[in-house]
Amino acid sequence: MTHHINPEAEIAETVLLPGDPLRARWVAQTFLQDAVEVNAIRGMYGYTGIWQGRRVTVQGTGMGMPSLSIYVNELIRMGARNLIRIGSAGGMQPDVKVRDLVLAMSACHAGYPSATIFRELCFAPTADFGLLSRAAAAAPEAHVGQIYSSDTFYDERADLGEQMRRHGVLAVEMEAAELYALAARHKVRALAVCTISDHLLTGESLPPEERERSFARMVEVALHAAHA
Ligand SMILES: O=P(O)(O)O[C@H]1O[C@H](CO)[C@@H](O)[C@H]1O
Ligand SMILES: O=c1cc[nH]c(=O)[nH]1
Repeated sequence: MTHHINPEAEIAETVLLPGDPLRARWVAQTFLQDAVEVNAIRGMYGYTGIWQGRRVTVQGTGMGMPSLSIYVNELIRMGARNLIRIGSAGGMQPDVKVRDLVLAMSACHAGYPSATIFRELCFAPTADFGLLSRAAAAAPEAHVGQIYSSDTFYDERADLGEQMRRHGVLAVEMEAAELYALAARHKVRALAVCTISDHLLTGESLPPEERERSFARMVEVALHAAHA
């Protein structure tokens, strides 16, 4: 039984996961043929359609790891096997610029839902190597490395940000670490592909009219990574 995704929904093996349900709708309208709305519970839209002859689902996850955990648990029960987050992120290094693409090889965190299982173990949430290497081949311009999955958008720990910068963390978002831990636990594949929408050092932000164009590249990369 799934409580947050329509149990009748046909879920493809490959699922794209934006935080924003309206981005799920835009992806379905822009990239998928014959897309059918498979979920609207709580306004968290999901669609299944065809991309280059292959079935693909795109499902919103909401913001933050507790919300993503609900949708990813249910999607895996319903047959999802390649789960690729397509999210916005904040740049944390001077050379990671607004509009850049980041492929998250790993995701550190200061607490996430899976911590209740791991207890004292500092599990290292890591992307699927096959998805990551195919995404890197499809996007040679992308930065590849570690990101930070935060539970706090309005973070007040400047010292923590400074330590992460020193250690090369590329960007901050709010979902990847839990996605990777769930994928490991359920023996499925996961990757987070992010577009830098804001910059923590410069305060720069992607203008709203440019968001769709910039996000299109990350969707193409995610689709190629799943199907190459
Ligand atoms: O653009 P999405 O995928 O929602 O991702 C980022 O944007 C939200 C915060 O504004 C968080 O969900 C964060 O991870
Ligand atoms: O700064 C940002 C931008 C996008 N998403 C985040 O979580 N933080």
